[in-house]
Amino acid sequence: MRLLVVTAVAGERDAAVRGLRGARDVQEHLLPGGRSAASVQGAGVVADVLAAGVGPGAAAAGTAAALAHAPYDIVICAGIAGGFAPAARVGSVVVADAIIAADLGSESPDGFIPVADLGFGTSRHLPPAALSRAVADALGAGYGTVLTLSTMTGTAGRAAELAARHPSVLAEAMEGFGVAEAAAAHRLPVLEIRAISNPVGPRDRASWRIGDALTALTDAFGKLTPALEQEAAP
Ligand SMILES: O=C(O)c1cccc(C(=O)CC[C@H]2O[C@@H](n3cnc4c(=O)[nH]cnc43)[C@H](O)[C@@H]2O)c1
Repeated sequence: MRLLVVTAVAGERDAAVRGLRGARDVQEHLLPGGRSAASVQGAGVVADVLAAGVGPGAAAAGTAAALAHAPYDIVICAGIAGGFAPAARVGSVVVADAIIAADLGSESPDGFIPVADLGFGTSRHLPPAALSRAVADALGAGYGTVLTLSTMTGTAGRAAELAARHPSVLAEAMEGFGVAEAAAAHRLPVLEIRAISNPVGPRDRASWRIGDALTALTDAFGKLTPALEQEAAP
């Protein structure tokens, strides 16, 4: 099984690699466009773990370049995220049952209009239900909607608006929808796994617990390949 894991920044990539490593070998290499990735190999799994940059555009471009370069079985967006209280606490892990571009559309006097309602494309990708649920269970993770936003939420009002529009929301981050668009173009399944570094709400960067979230991400990736192998077994 060959996995493509797409993170935003090197710290997230390295946290995922630490979890995947186990007894496996790790080699650094360059993917097309000069982006650096670590490749973890062993026990029937090859995982290329890429730091593609922050935001849905960089994530889509990095994912598409990697998918054009090698065959993969599954694409996984991973990293840290903001968590919606009380469902997703700092230090916990969530797995997406839906990946939604929450700011792709139009404002209107009556509220936000999703891009699909404007007649263009989609703002939602669905990971395979049985697989994403099994991975969430194996990781001891929350299971619900993960939003993708180009602008990080920074006020209580915006957090409340998003939660009202997406009742099953657990987390927001900035790359999942871009990764999912590229995966869909290659007809590949996508998962999103996020470790919560901060609550979604009034911006307070000093309170982010990035170290705790990266440790949780490493723990999650330590449990990931056994869960995928079990699901893939006949
Ligand atoms: O400074 C560091 O050491 C460091 C290490 C790992 C990651 C970072 C980031 O800043 C990653 C940015 C990344 O995080 C996601 N994120 C995290 N919290 C939120 C949020 O509340 N709303 C939206 N996105 C969030 C996002 O996907 C960014 O790409 C720093």
